[in-house]
Amino acid sequence: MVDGFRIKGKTPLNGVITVSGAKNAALPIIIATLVAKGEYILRNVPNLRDIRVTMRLLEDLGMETEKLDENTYKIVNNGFKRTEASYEIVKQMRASFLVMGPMIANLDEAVVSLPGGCAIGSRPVDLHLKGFELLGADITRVHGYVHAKADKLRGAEIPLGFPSVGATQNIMMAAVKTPGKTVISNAAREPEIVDLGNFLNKMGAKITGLGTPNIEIEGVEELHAVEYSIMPDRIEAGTYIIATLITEGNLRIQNAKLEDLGVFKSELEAMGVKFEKNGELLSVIGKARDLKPSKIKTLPHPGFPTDMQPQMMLLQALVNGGSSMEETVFENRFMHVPEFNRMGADITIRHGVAFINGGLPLTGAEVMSSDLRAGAALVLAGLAADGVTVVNRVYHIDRGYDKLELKLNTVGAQIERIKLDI
Ligand SMILES: CC(=O)N[C@H]1[C@@H](OP(=O)(O)OP(=O)(O)OC[C@H]2O[C@@H](n3ccc(=O)[nH]c3=O)[C@H](O)[C@@H]2O)O[C@H](CO)[C@@H](O)[C@@H]1O
Ligand SMILES: C=C(OP(=O)(O)O)C(=O)O
Repeated sequence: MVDGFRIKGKTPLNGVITVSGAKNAALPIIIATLVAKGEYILRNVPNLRDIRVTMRLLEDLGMETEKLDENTYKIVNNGFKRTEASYEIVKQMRASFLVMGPMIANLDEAVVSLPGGCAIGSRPVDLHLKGFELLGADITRVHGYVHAKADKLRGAEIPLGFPSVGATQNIMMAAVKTPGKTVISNAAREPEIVDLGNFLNKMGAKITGLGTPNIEIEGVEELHAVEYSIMPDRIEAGTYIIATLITEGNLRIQNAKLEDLGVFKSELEAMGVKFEKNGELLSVIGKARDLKPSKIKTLPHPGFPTDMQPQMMLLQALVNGGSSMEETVFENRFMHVPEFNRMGADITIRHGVAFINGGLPLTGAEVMSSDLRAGAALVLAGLAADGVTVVNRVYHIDRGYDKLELKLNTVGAQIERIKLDI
């Protein structure tokens, strides 16, 4: 049996909904506590399955972790007790592979399981490994594991063929203690990269160029433990923005940082949405049926975020007229499309582009969540649909949304967590 959601659609959403700390900043930052010994305090950590897996991974490597309150953790790094991150843990969460950077920064030899792919794509780690090799690590792959000999690292020029978020983070963590200067060109520019860089700089690292395609790292001998508060989750904020537009609701969103919403916000403005910020609260003004259709393409930051693609496509399905959505970051991130169509949408996929004949009413159905954001988009579809929707396999959603159903129920949704056959 697995958890599912039963959603009664078309209930009005009204009131204040609060955004938690960002999963995609919290995961690398928690892993970055492996870079230097000491006692860390991390605040605004979201309550997620991925965070619990990461804490188990750290403990397995010899760290002590303690949850001090709902969103605060203490992590004590007294040095690695193991030099191998096993498949048992890495298979549960791809971001686990980020331990390789801190491991080669501290250990002469490290072994980390290769992560698998997932529903959205094959997700290789060749760019991470190429970066480590350019830093001087000797990399071999044996029986599904990467073995790194890293006793003679030195700063290097590392051009990335694609601005991979994970490769940029992994290489940054490997390079902060590496003697000499490392320059990552064509680096990822996501706000979560900047948050990780700010954390490492607070620890004593010398990183410049964060948020630009050229990140420069001057290696330092010692770093120290710090207290840090994780940035708010821009994807969670974006998910609530779509929730209010498709339910014709009146949500006020707390802790949404407008500057992090970038192209997602400007695409919505082009469709006719208006934003108002009153102190800490963001109001979103617009109704799906009054908006204009759009043509969107996902790209690395500062382009349209792939992690908002399924939610945005749902909005496009509810806006009158023909829209399109091209996915260029992951090869297979359209698993939500047949599920939207089961609920009454009319979307066809041709050569990586989804063509959306928007404006058809949605009706509740039994649907399957295939990954985190597809799952969130199906919950939103359930809120906008007539009748009852049942979303199966919500463990994908629990990976990355902190109490999604409880937060939405507080503002008027009717979502019940139920047990379902897999
Ligand atoms: C925990 C976390 O922060 N996850 C985010 C991170 O994932 P992640 O760090 O895995 O994403 P990447 O930016 O690395 O991947 C983007 C694309 O590059 C490819 N690639 C990546 C590395 C590599 O060595 N070789 C290679 O070919 C991937 O297969 C994918 O097609 O950024 C993605 C892109 O914004 C987001 O969707 C994820 O939510
Ligand atoms: C794809 C995502 O995460 P991950 O990289 O952890 O799979 C996501 O957050 O949408």
